Amino acid sequence: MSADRETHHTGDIDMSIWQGRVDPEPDSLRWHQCVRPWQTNATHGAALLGFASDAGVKRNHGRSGASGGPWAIRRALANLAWHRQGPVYDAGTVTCEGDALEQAQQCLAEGVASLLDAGQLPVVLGGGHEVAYGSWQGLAKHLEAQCRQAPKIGIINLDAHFDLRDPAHVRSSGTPFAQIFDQCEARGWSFRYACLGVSRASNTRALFQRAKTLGVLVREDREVTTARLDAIVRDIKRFIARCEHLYLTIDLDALPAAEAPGVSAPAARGVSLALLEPLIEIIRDSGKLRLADIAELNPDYDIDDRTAKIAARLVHQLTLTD
Ligand SMILES: N=CN[C@@H](CCC(=O)O)C(=O)O
Ligand SMILES: [Mn+2]
Ligand SMILES: [Mn+2]
Repeated sequence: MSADRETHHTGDIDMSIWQGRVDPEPDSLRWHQCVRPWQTNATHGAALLGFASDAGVKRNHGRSGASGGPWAIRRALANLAWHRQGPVYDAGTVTCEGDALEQAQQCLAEGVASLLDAGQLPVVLGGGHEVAYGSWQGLAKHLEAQCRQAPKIGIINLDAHFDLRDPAHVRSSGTPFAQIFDQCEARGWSFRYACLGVSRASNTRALFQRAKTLGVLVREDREVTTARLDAIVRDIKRFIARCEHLYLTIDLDALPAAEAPGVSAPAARGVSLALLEPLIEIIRDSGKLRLADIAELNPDYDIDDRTAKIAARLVHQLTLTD
């Protein structure tokens, strides 16, 4: 993103959060020693962009606190060991003021589009899952400027919830993929959505029906097991083969409450990180991943930073390849 846009939308990039252990031995770097502030024309790498928003969760009657997510994830990332060759940048944070969610999502979209234009892999740190509507719009803006034909964007959401609620009632953390569907319809683009880890008990019949109508690839939490992992992997690879570009969005409430207590709606069952990681690696290594985000971390309800550590490990894992 240009310096002007960055200053306007994300404020100054605060690098003071990148602190941690310094080991005296050679080849012992950690993230806090390697992350650089984003600058226009920086060499290609991954760029972290925060989305400090509580507004979607509040509108969805959830417990607030997700706006602290971007900083909690950065703090947990800071001390992780550095194994990358390529650079990682901190591109600042878009802050949602009060209930001004639509403006914040627009700012996020501009930030994401600018990073994509600059050849970066944006990794957006939420924020409630309303982050997804801003993230996707950024990818759409970038691709619209690039492609003459309708881009085939696949959305892979790891989530206990569809987040396909009808936005005609209220636009919230429960509606982003229905809003994206509307955008796809308006543009004449296909809507390719996979939602993995869905809890039947936590989604109404209306939502299951909408998912069916929209042709969503659905795998419930109880289906994502070690015994069925090969079949799920096949399903995901088939989904990926039908797409040109992938957007991976991870709602931390896909994980069991014991692994991820710091969310608005903790999962009674959930899918373990041990099962999600191989799926994430397939998506990462597909050559089609353009954008990722991590949603719903609520540091106010976290225990011993468990959820923040999971979020940080996911960012680490997603960016491990170069
Ligand atoms: N981001 C989505 N959240 C869930 C919340 C469910 C709940 O609070 O129980 C949803 O809307 O379905
Ligand atoms: Mn969600
Ligand atoms: Mn969820």
